[in-house]
Order: sequence, then structure tokens, then C-alpha cells
Amino acid sequence: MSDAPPKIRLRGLRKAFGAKQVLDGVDLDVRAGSSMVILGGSGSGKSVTIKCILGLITPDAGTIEIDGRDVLAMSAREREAVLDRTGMLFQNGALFDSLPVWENVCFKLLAQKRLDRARARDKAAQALADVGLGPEVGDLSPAELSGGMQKRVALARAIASEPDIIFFDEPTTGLDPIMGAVIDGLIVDCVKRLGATAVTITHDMASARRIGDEAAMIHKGRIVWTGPASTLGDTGNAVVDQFARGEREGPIQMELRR
Ligand SMILES: Nc1ncnc2c1ncn2[C@@H]1O[C@H](COP(=O)(O)OP(=O)(O)OP(=O)(O)O)[C@@H](O)[C@H]1O
Repeated sequence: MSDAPPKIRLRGLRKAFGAKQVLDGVDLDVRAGSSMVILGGSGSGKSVTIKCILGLITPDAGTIEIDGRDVLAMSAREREAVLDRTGMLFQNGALFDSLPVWENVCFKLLAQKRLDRARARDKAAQALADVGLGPEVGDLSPAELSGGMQKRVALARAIASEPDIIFFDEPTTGLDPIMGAVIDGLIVDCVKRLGATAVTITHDMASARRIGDEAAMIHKGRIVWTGPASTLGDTGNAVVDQFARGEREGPIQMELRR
């Protein structure tokens, strides 16, 4: 087991936008089957890191390995095959109001013609059931749903293709604390059921502890700490502890948190 490569391995990842060096040598390992939470101030590069892994942003330097294979060196087709095995829950849900919920849930499977419409409907009903929603929700428009239901639908979409890596970008933002805990529970259950590897960006420490096995903190363009998510707030690392406790005073300066 210990010889297996990490599911995701980032080495020396660098990305600048104009004069701004956002990623300045990000190194990170995510073990297969584990749940990694990425923490960091606003604008610290958490989403950019995930977008690099997903191929939405090309890094200036560094390597991205999935299952030990360098994705940046792959052909477009090989890379697509790898990305087909990933799911993503976007920060705002990113549901299409023009499509009913069930088509949103199976959007990827329909777009890639992996399922015909009848089977996709069944698949959508199953994915909706997995997140605690009845099949009747499938016929609604996303605009008719509450924020918590939209997050559930977005989660159903992320899991419908049974990916082996799932990214969650601030899955509980905008939800009340109880709904946040419900969504966290669903994420943990779904990830476990799929046997997937999960990477979550969150600012919500309660959520980080619930979802994460491990946590990593990005600061000044690098990963400055990784460790058990259960220790957040009491890690002994002054940067991480200030962030996790939400303290004004500490090594993180206000200018970095514009
Ligand atoms: N496509 C882009 N073009 C130019 N600048 C960008 C682009 N994408 C991100 N940035 C910049 O990179 C920096 C990091 O952005 P990123 O979205 O990764 O932050 P984040 O850590 O996810 O923040 P938040 O917690 O606020 O979502 C920001 O300064 C942002 O403006």
C-alpha cells in the first residue's frame, strides 16, 4: 500500500497573473481514498490550484500527477479520459436554469452520450435519492429550489458519473449551520460510498473538521502546513492556528486578506 503513488501529487506548481505570483511552488500529496481540505485566505490561490488540476488553468511551471502519471505531459485525449473520472461541485452550484434538475444531474452523461435519456432519468433519480431528494425534484427547475436543495442537486451532479476524484469548492457557503452540517454529512457518505478521493476548499472550520481527514494550508503561494483536519485550531503552526481560530492578531497580515 505504502508504495502506491498518491492519487494527486503536485510539485512546484507556479502560476502568475500579470505581476501577481499566485502560486509560488505548491507541493501537495492527496492519498487515494482520503479527504483533503484546502484552507487559505481569500485570494490565496485555492481555486487556482484546483483549476490547474482540472485543466481549466495552465500552470507556468510544476507537475501535476494523478495516479503517478503527469497530466500536463498527456495528450488531450488521455487527459480527457482522466478528467472524465473527476466530479466537481462548484462554489455557486452552477446549475443551468434552462434545464430541469434531472438533466442538470446527468448533464455530463447526456453530453457524452454515455446514457440514453431514459436511463439518464433513472440515474438522476438514483443520484437524487443518494442526496435525500425524491424523484419529483427531477422535474423542477433549479430556480424553484432553495439554496440547500440546490447544493444537494449540485452534489448529485458531482457524484452521478461515479467519479474517483471529487472537488468541492466551498460546499457550505451561504447555508445555515444545520443545512451546512447536513451537506457535510452527505458529502462524507457519498465520497465513502464511491470510494472516491475528495478535495474540498472551505472557509468553514466546522465543515473542514467534519469533511476532512487531512488539511493543507496555502499561504503566500505555498502549502505551509499539512496535517490531520481534526487538529485545526490547535496545530502548533501559528499561521494555521490564527486562520482556523479567526484571530485578528497573528502572522497573517491584513493586507493579504483584502
Ligand atoms: N483567470 C484569472 N485571471 C487573472 N487573475 C486571476 C484569475 N483567476 C484567479 N486570479 C487571481 O488569482 C488570485 C487567487 O484566486 P483564487 O480564486 O484561487 O483565490 P481563492 O483562494 O480561491 O479565494 P476565495 O477564498 O476568495 O475564493 C486572486 O488574486 C485572483 O484575482
